Parts: sequence; C-alpha cells; structure tokens
Amino acid sequence: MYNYIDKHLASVLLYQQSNVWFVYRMNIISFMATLTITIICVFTKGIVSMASAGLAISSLNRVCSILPFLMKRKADIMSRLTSVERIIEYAFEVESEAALETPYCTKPLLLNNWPSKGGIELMGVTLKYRPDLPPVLHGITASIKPAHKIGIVGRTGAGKSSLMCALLRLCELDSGKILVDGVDISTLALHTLRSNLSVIPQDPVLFQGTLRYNLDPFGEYTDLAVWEALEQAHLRDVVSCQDNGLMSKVEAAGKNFSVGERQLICLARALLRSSKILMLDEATASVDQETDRVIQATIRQAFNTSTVLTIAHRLNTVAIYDKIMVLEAGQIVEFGSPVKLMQRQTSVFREMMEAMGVKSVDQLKALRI
Ligand SMILES: Nc1ncnc2c1ncn2[C@@H]1O[C@H](COP(=O)(O)OP(=O)(O)OP(=O)(O)O)[C@@H](O)[C@H]1O
Repeated sequence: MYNYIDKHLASVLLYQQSNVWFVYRMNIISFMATLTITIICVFTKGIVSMASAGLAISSLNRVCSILPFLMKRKADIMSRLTSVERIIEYAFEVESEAALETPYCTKPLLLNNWPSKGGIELMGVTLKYRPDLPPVLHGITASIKPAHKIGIVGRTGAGKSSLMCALLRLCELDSGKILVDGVDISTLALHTLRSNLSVIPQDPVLFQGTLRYNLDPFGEYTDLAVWEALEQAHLRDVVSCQDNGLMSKVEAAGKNFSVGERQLICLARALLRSSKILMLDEATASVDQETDRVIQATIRQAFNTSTVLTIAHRLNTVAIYDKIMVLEAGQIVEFGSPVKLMQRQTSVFREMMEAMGVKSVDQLKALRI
C-alpha cells in the first residue's frame, strides 16, 4: 500500500509542480504583455485617447487572468484523455482469449464429470504463438491412453512447454484438434477446461494472500483435506513451523518461499483437486534429488488413476513412465515405452540415456526401483 502511495504521489507531485511551472510562465507572459501595452500607452500620450488606453489595459488584464486558466484546463483534459485512450486500447484493440464461461443454456450436459478417464488425442496439432510467427508445433499426432504416465523430453526449444500451452489453450491452435475423453477442447469454455486440468509450471505462481487461499482459493475443501495434501507434498513440516499455519502470509508472487517450495505448494494444490490430468513442466527441477524421488513416488501413488504428462530434464524420473514422447523442432520423433526405445540402436532417447551413463535396458530398469 505504502509503495503504491509513493508511486502515485511521485507522479501526482510531478504533475502539480509542472502546473505551478506552467502558471508561473503564463503569469510572466501576461505581465510582459501588460507592461508593453502600458509603456506604449504612456509614450503615445496624446495620440491614443485616455479612454482607449484604459480599455486596452483593462481588457488585457482580463484576458491575461482567463488565459492561464483556459490553458491549464486544456492541459488537464489532454492528460485525462490519455487514460481514456488507454482504456479504449485495452477494451477494443488488445486481442482477448476465448470466453471463460459458456452461457448456461448452451453448456454441454456431458461435461458434468469431464474428464472422467483422462484420455488425450492429439490430432495434427499445429501451434503458432502469433499469426506472423512460424509454427512451433508441426502437426503433432499422438494418442495418450487414460491413466498413462507420459514423459516428454527433447532439447531446449523443442516445443515441450508449447504442447502444454496448447492443452491449456494459452494459445489457440493454428490447425488440428485436441480431444480429451472424446471432447474437442476448442469447443469448451476456458474456465471449464482449465479448472479440470492441474498443472505445475516451470515458474510456479503463488498469489498474495494466505497459504490456504493459494491451496484452495474457492474454500471448497476442509482444513483436514488441505493438511493431507500438504503432507503428501512433504510440506507439512514447513507449514507447521510457520506461526499461523495454513493462514501464514504469502507475499506477492510467493517471494517468501523458495522456487522448490513454490512447486511443492503447486503440487499440494494439484493433490487437493486430484484432477484426471496432471501436467508437470520440469516441476521438480528446483528440488534436490532425494525430494524429487519422494515426490515422484507421491505422484505415482496419488495420481495412480490420472494421466500424467511430465516434461523432464532428469531422465531417470521418466524412465519409470509408460511412454516417452521425444520432441525435436516441434515434431514427435519417438513415442513409445522407455524399454522399447532403449532397445532401439538408433533411438534419440537411447542417446540421451547413454549421455547420462545409462547404457543398457537393465540399467534403465534399475532406475525404476
Ligand atoms: N511466448 C512465445 N512467443 C513466441 N515464441 C515462443 C514463445 N514461447 C516459446 N516460443 C518459441 O517456441 C519454441 C518452442 O519453445 P518451448 O518453450 O515450447 O520449448 P521447450 O522444449 O519447452 O524448451 P525448454 O526445455 O527450454 O523449456 C522456441 O523456438 C521458442 O522460441
């Protein structure tokens, strides 16, 4: 609040000081004009009548007192109209997302319990971030069975995060479609889509407020359920240590928590909602290996019946998954079980595992324990 007041006052004071400067300048100009006319009247005594001189000086005085007022109003109107211009720009010129809610009367009835299984069909998914940019995903086609655990791997810039963007419709597809349990997600209201998927992003977002608000913003769950989710996410001790427990303060953007803790809070949020589809974007990149191992075990257990898509840089975490999707330049180059990919001599996944020191299927299987 104090920061905002400071910022506000800094611009208001500048605005007021510039007004003072402006009025001062106008007064000097008025004074110079009055002085000039008076001097002219004195030196033209006899040529200009006293009545005309008096009329000229008094009229000038009046104009000089009104002019600064009019000029100040003009400057005021111009600065205020800048705000109107901004609002018009945001209201009509900035492109907005699809509707958050569909009208009640047109809500599809089948969505009551959607998604009930978590099957995903990617059908020729092509994605561009902007119409004038080249596509970052080129006709991706794949079928992900319900409850399957999929590891998405690939080099930097391969399009892993973009695939998540496509699933969450952060960007609309250029062509192709995505079906979740048979429903084309492009036909859904954004709120329906996003509230039914859980995501733990690379850069987890926390909101200013309490920890409880961040875990359960709509107050849908009991404290007991929230504590259970925290326990599963290995955060119970961290939260218990805080003076106010669940009501402890979260600063803007969660600055009073480490990135790893923020990701764990996102995991607790996902555990609480137990969605049928969970997406993790290098979710465990900021926690140590031991915590990572425990978290992966929690995910396996708690999301046993959910579809889990994990973007992973630590390949050992996805070695236990049902399938690996290898992306390269926005295309799927391999999609299959880790063991099968490892058995293939020319596989990109095998190359990546070998770079990590895993040279055989037996070593890969050992990672599964
Ligand atoms: N907001 C954006 N606007 C325009 N282009 C983008 C945007 N985000 C990503 N890209 C481009 O899309 C391509 C794929 O990026 P993406 O983030 O999906 O890769 P990634 O495989 O997740 O990489 P990383 O492992 O580094 O996170 C890159 O070429 C990137 O430059």
